[in-house]
Amino acid sequence: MSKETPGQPLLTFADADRSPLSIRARALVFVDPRSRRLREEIEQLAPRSLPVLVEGETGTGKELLARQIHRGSDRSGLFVGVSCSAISKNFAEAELFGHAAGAYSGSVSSRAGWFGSANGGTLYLDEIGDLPLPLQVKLLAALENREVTRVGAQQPTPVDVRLVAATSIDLAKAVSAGKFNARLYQYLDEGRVELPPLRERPADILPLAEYFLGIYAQRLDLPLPLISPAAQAALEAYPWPGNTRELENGVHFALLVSDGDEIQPQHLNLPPLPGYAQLAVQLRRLAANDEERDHLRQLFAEVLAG
Ligand SMILES: Nc1ncnc2c1ncn2[C@@H]1O[C@H](COP(=O)(O)OP(=O)(O)OP(=O)(O)O)[C@@H](O)[C@H]1O
Repeated sequence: MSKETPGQPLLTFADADRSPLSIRARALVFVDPRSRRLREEIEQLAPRSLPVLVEGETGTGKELLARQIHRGSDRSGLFVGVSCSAISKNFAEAELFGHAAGAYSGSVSSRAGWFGSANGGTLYLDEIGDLPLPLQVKLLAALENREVTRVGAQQPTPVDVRLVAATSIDLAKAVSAGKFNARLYQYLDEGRVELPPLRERPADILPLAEYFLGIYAQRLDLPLPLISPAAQAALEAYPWPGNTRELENGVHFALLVSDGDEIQPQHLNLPPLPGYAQLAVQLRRLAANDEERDHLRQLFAEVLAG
């Protein structure tokens, strides 16, 4: 028998800004031209009451962006973050929408659920594609009607929630495959932002590395080492499949194993790059924008086709 009980906290970042242990959301390092454009987009989107869909690979900083959107809005309620892939299967509806007292054996008091906790604020749903289809329908109804009916309750409760959702999969494809609700997709499509993978905004890599180094050195009370030119080159050449989170972990590790003076390539413990990957990195660097990248792609296709 499952030991799960409804409404247990899964992931809530309501207090994260105040937590001294959390380095999340202290700052957004956005230096690359693509990131700067994104920042402008966010500044325009944030104060509007539109829902937002943040698309990006794992570890790119989608949650941080969502927090930034909440900060830039005038919503006085909480930022509540929930990972849809972590929601309990047995109690998904109660987790999200809450339950009335006595709805389950042992539930003496009622609970607001994640949706209700974000009343007046922002609900951040990470990996929204993992939300079961029946709940997607209920979510849309709650957003559109501005009310939720808790599990076991007779009457709906009014709620005012702004939804910021994130996905690392192509939701349009999920809609075509019948795995994602088409109307919820349309609802989210109004405010869509794409967070590019770290390898596509190379000018962010070193500033982020320095930022993380500074934060971890301070947190661990260690001297702040320099990043040697060779280590800088290694950081810039690596394609970062795990994006900013992988970079953060890599820098943290390097700080711990370095002698405190200078980070060297071996401290970063990066896997050696195959030749084609090195070439790809160089080419990406050569192409300053999407247009040039497309041009290079075409040129290569022509050359390889003989
Ligand atoms: N631009 C940035 N500036 C500073 N820190 C960043 C930036 N982007 C990401 N980070 C940091 O990188 C880590 C990963 O970011 P985050 O958790 O927001 O990624 P995510 O895309 O939501 O990941 P997932 O897809 O796994 O949910 C966090 O510690 C975050 O604070």
